[in-house]
Amino acid sequence: MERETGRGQKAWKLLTELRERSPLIQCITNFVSMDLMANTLLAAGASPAMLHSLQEIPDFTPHAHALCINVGTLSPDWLSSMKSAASLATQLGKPWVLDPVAVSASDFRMKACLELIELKPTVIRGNASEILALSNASMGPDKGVDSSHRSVDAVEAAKSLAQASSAIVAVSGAVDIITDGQQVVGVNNGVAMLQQITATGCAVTALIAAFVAVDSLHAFEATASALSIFGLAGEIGMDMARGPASLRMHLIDSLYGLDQATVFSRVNITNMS
Ligand SMILES: Nc1ncnc2c1ncn2[C@@H]1O[C@H](COP(=O)(O)OP(=O)(O)O)[C@@H](O)[C@H]1O
Ligand SMILES: Cc1ncsc1CCOP(=O)(O)O
Ligand SMILES: [Mg+2]
Repeated sequence: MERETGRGQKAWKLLTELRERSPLIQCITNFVSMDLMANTLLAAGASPAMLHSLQEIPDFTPHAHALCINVGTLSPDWLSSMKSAASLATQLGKPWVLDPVAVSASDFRMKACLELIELKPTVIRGNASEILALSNASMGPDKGVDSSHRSVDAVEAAKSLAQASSAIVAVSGAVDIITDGQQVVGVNNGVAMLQQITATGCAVTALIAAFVAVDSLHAFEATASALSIFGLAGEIGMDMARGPASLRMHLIDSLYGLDQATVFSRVNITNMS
């Protein structure tokens, strides 16, 4: 399928706006991901804030430009905070993004994700196993955070989840799939070693929140752009890396240093619908 050159221009425009506007992104996320997520957002030009106390949400969430909710290390009190922040964001017309980490791990987690989806996320980003499970509201065989499915095998599940939830749905993998329930695009950027670094999925979900913060009216394009930019940073980082630990460092440096010529020539998004 043919790479669409206009997508690189759009991704660059959004990255430039992100760097100029530095949106404040509230992240209610798991303990594993906090560091990589905050550093990813900073490298891209956004301003991260990991605030999750229920008592702080009424004061703080109205000031955030977007919200990222991630159920990776879920507990009942955190779920109350997530629901409170998500419903406030929706009420205030602010975009928010859900990462249903390991949704099949337990009934508690599945129910929590389904309840969060009722609160109208702008985008849902998961790996293929998570999106397949969530789409059927059924517990899959995968109990952990990693996927055992290919993203291309979750296209129909993603479309039906998008139609049922009215959210943009993104499935990460070798090809990242993005759909609004009708149109589907594939992002061909990235390197397989990103899977060997914990919380890269969480980090790219937060980056989606930052991109959607600067163009909430075009969440589909913003989501595809964020996934492509993150994957591209991984590709460039991989040229200097010797394994997952050094890729983690070079990923952040590459995201920080991305320039127009590289984005224009290497963003690789194709139409799949
Ligand atoms: N085989 C692959 N080739 C290239 N990039 C990949 C591959 N698998 C995952 N990625 C990238 O790694 C990042 C994390 O995705 P993924 O591993 O699917 O999420 P999660 O950590 O939530 O399971 C995404 O940017 C995705 O595009
Ligand atoms: C290992 C782990 N355990 C609970 S959350 C988490 C991080 C998962 O991150 P990602 O989904 O980005 O791989
Ligand atoms: Mg994940």
